[in-house]
Amino acid sequence: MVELVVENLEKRFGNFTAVTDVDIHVDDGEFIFLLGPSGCGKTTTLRMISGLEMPSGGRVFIGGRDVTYMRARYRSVGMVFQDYGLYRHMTVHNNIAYPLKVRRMQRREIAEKVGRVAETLQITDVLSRKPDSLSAGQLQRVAIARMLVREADVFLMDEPMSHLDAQLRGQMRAELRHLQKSIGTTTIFVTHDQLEAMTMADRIIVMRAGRIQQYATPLEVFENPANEFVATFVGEPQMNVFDVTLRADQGGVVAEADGFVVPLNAAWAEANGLHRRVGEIVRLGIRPEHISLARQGDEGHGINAELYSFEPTGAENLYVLRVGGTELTTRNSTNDTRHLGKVEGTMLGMHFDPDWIYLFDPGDGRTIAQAAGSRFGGKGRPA
Ligand SMILES: Nc1ncnc2c1ncn2[C@@H]1O[C@H](COP(=O)(O)OP(=O)(O)OP(=O)(O)O)[C@@H](O)[C@H]1O
Repeated sequence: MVELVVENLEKRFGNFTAVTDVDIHVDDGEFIFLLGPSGCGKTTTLRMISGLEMPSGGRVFIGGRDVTYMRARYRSVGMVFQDYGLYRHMTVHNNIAYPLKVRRMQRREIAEKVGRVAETLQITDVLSRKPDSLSAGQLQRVAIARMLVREADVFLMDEPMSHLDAQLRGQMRAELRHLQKSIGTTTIFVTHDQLEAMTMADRIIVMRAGRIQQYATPLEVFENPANEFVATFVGEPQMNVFDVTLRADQGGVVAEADGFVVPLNAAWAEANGLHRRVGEIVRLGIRPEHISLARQGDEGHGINAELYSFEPTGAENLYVLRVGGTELTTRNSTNDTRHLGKVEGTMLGMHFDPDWIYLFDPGDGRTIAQAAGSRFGGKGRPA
């Protein structure tokens, strides 16, 4: 059993606090993603776990052992870096074998282990070549092979797919996830790519400005975001969020935006105490896939918007629309929108799915009301 526990971790560079209040508990065999924008402290956190960086405060435990101030080479940790860190003058075989040679392993045993990981990663045919002659995809596989060969307690991976093209990334996502699950080694993977985290992670740690915003499964992060930052960072295209004023209307509550009114589900408004917030300005969030489109004037699509740009992506169409001072993106199946105008300036009718409306605090961004349709504690009956 190799659990990884990080308690109250902090890193200051001079006056600047890069990481603070970071608590992480990774179960044995879990595949955890550290996700966040550039500069939010992902790499610094990973380096403190690996022992390459000493923390300014807090503790790191690997398999129950306090390793906070132990140097990297004494921790049982395998790493892959963004730039792979391969030795250019060595063959692929010797690059992979290097961590074993350092540990003075027998030559025969080394050859056997290198052969085995090379087979797993399908790089047997390039073992005698030097890194300069390999493709980006092959280089990445060599770096992963070198991490695997150590049979460490914990694997740490820092943006290992950033040099791959979109097609290879897609393929490697599935392969890496499969490999991690079959080997079963506790792994932390750093990325700023939300799709990578959503598709591969058991759980995701979303970071911003050195702090953890949420630590939960991909589905929970997606359906029950802790705040507006998480809500808009995860999901593509990102969630629409705009200011509304809550108003009383015929015994219920509606959200009044610039130039249009969004009806709210009565049971949901009640369960979230929205009647007590009447008159307040809050942030309303709705994902592009939860706004349906129709011809202007069609029943149930009472919010009129002007088409600003149309982006076909094959099976789905993205519409960017303007209503009042608000710009909204919708994502609809090509089939459902076949009959609609696609020329800029066309007027269309919109419907907001009342089960998938979120409200956020305009001050600190925290979620005031999760969507009624969420499987993770959205309050109020779905409409
Ligand atoms: N040695 C250092 N000295 C001073 N500041 C540093 C040092 N290392 C990192 N930082 C700062 O700490 C912050 C966090 O950096 P870090 O590399 O951890 O972010 P990141 O989330 O991994 O970003 P990226 O995705 O761009 O790699 C940044 O503002 C960075 O400039």
